[in-house]
Amino acid sequence: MNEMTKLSGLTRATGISALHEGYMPGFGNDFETEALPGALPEGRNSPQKCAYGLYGEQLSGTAFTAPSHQNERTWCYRIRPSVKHSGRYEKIDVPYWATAPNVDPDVISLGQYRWNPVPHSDQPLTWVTGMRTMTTAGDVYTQVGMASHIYLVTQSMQDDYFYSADSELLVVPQEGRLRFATELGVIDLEPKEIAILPRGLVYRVEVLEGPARGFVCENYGQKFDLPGRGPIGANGMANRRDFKTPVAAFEDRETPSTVTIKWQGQFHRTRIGHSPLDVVAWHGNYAPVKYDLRTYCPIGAILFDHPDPSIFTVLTAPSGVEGTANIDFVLFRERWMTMEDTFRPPWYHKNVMSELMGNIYGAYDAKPNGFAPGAMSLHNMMLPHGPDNTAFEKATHDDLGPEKLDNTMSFMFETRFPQHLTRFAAQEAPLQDDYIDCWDSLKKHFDGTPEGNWD
Ligand SMILES: O=C(O)Cc1cc(O)ccc1O
Ligand SMILES: [Fe+2]
Repeated sequence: MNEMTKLSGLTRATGISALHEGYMPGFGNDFETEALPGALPEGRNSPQKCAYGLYGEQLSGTAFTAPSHQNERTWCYRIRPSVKHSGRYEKIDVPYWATAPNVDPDVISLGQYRWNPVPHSDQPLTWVTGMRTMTTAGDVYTQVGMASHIYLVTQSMQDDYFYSADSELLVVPQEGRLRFATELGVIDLEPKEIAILPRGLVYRVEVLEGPARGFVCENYGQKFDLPGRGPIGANGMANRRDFKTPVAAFEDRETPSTVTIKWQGQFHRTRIGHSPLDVVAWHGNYAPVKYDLRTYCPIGAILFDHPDPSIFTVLTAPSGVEGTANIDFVLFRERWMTMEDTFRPPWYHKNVMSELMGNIYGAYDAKPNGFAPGAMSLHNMMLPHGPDNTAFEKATHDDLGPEKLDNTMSFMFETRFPQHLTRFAAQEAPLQDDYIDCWDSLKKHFDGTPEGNWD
């Protein structure tokens, strides 16, 4: 039997298991959860009258006719149908949250770029006003591509709610702690964890510990999924049981409130008289989820050579072209390096995909200097990059015993689409003008002899 608890105004069921308090384990599972006993209809979706006088409502995350292994939807049993949480919309400006296509003729996106951590300002900023778009790619109108953002949040949303009709959001905190009070339950999030907020899900973001800064990948396309493991088999990388979806939680609160909707790159606000977080029970497989990056089990080379970074894919959002992702979310975390006679850091390369990286903590092996926690870099489509001079020197002269890469957690949003810098990224954010100088001192070692000149 569930117990009831009150958490930031939300009533939720607890006691499912001490191990997963407040959350249910699994990725893409068909979950069922109720904050009041008997609120969920059994064996059917639409009884003539729902228990407790609730309304039944379906939230569709894929087309009704999507193949069954991809089909996602959730049935909600709520105090009011969502249409009562909506009304006449007024357009509002959210100037720092940009959406593709967003090609600024005054901005040059072709290049290798790196930014220091974007500093907090004195201004109180919420999840919506504190979102700073760095790059956009693809096209929201045709539901392809993505945007990368930095969030700087110091203020909780009060009687104020948000949802994105354009996208699902992958949230990667770097500093501070946030609470996502959503229609389907509560997710608390801190650095070393990530969360996925599905398209269309209404939520409010509270600051548990501020200031909060982190990275967001806004996915306009098909949803993030776990990559196939191929010959790796049934285990390793991200394991399904380590993903956690919140149990049902609801508010029965009548108070003047606002709901902001991101729709086709524009923001609209409506005023309502109650909290829209009124889902008492739900079942389905379209739901928010969080994941602890420390449970990611990296698999790599154990004799020689540096594998492609796809070996570290946590989540992949398909593009429709097999093997070519709209977005891969890739994690470079602590691991052992044991490869013999190998240049161990990332090789020098040009990539048809574009690579947006961020540092969560520690140092990244290819860039021991200048890429601090909170920093971001962009190596755009077909633009050459690789280890800086310090990393090259170390890697070519080190004794190659087993070495633990410790205190390191960086990630990459890799997309098949070129990324365009926003005006904010090009002109306001702390761009490192001298970034490309990090390759300046790479020497010529060729002297015509097979040994080369390593002096
Ligand atoms: O450029 C980078 O640092 C990211 C990266 C890491 C790696 O191990 C291999 C290829 C790659 O693009
Ligand atoms: Fe790269």
